[in-house]
Amino acid sequence: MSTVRIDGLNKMYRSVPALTNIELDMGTGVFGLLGPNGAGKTTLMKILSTLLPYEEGRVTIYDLDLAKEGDQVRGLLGYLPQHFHVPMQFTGREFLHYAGSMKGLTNHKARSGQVERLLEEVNLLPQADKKIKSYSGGMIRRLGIAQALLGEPRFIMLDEPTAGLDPSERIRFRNVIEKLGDNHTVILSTHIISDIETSCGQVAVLNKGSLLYQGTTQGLAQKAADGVWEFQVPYADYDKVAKEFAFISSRREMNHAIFRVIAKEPPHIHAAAVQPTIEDGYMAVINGVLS
Ligand SMILES: Nc1ncnc2c1ncn2[C@@H]1O[C@H](COP(=O)(O)OP(=O)(O)OP(=O)(O)O)[C@@H](O)[C@H]1O
Repeated sequence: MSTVRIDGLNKMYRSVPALTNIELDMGTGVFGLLGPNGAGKTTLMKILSTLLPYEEGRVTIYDLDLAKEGDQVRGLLGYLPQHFHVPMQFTGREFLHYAGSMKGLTNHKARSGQVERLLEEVNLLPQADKKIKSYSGGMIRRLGIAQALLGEPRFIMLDEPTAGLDPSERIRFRNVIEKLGDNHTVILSTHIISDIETSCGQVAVLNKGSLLYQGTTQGLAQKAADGVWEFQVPYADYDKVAKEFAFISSRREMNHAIFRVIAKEPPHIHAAAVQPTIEDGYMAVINGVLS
């Protein structure tokens, strides 16, 4: 069932288009938003969070019209911005009480119930009374998720939530996000393909303000089907070959370098076709090499 629908959305910054004719349809679950820098991901999230006006298009969130019913829409939203600033002198628990009051949770008992439940959900109960300035980057992000979930929103947007996290923090964070997808609509914007791979059922790819793909992660991988090749050359030739081919990755094995290339035809006499990954599909869609 569709929970968030976007039809013909256009956004300009002065005369520069930032989003062009976006059509998107989301349901419950974690929805990945992928795209390089400047693709328009933050702009889209800011529009959906009612922070930014748009020129054209229709957006409905749980049957509410974003343009006409912004106040009600705000009651359904939880947002973790890309740059999440917290008062470092607060403890985690104090901050969540403060953020809850700002969201209109004025009844102390009801707010406390939510704060304690969320601290547990994001695994911060043991550190709840420590000052935020002693938290790691991962803990601050998890606190950010907790604040986004105050007020029991149904639609949650997380803008680059795993940027700068170490691998173990990233795994912890993903577990929290995956659980959320069971009964919320979650948009997760990222450059990190492995976040999408593990957490998202559906994905959209934006580039230069245009939507290039919407569908499953497997479908995205298939966008590079029959177009991913690997070949090996002596390691001594690495620099020469690297200059010649627009490769998507390379690795060293003993005295050889193995190059991975997306192309319609075999790019090298020793090239062998390999199974596409989500990253290959993403690169094929962004660079348009196979279309
Ligand atoms: N306030 C603004 N005024 C003018 N142009 C802007 C403004 N905010 C963003 N842009 C431009 O709009 C385009 C989309 O930017 P946006 O921040 O939405 O991309 P993004 O996909 O979130 O990128 P990143 O991954 O780097 O955060 C970019 O070309 C950007 O330079």
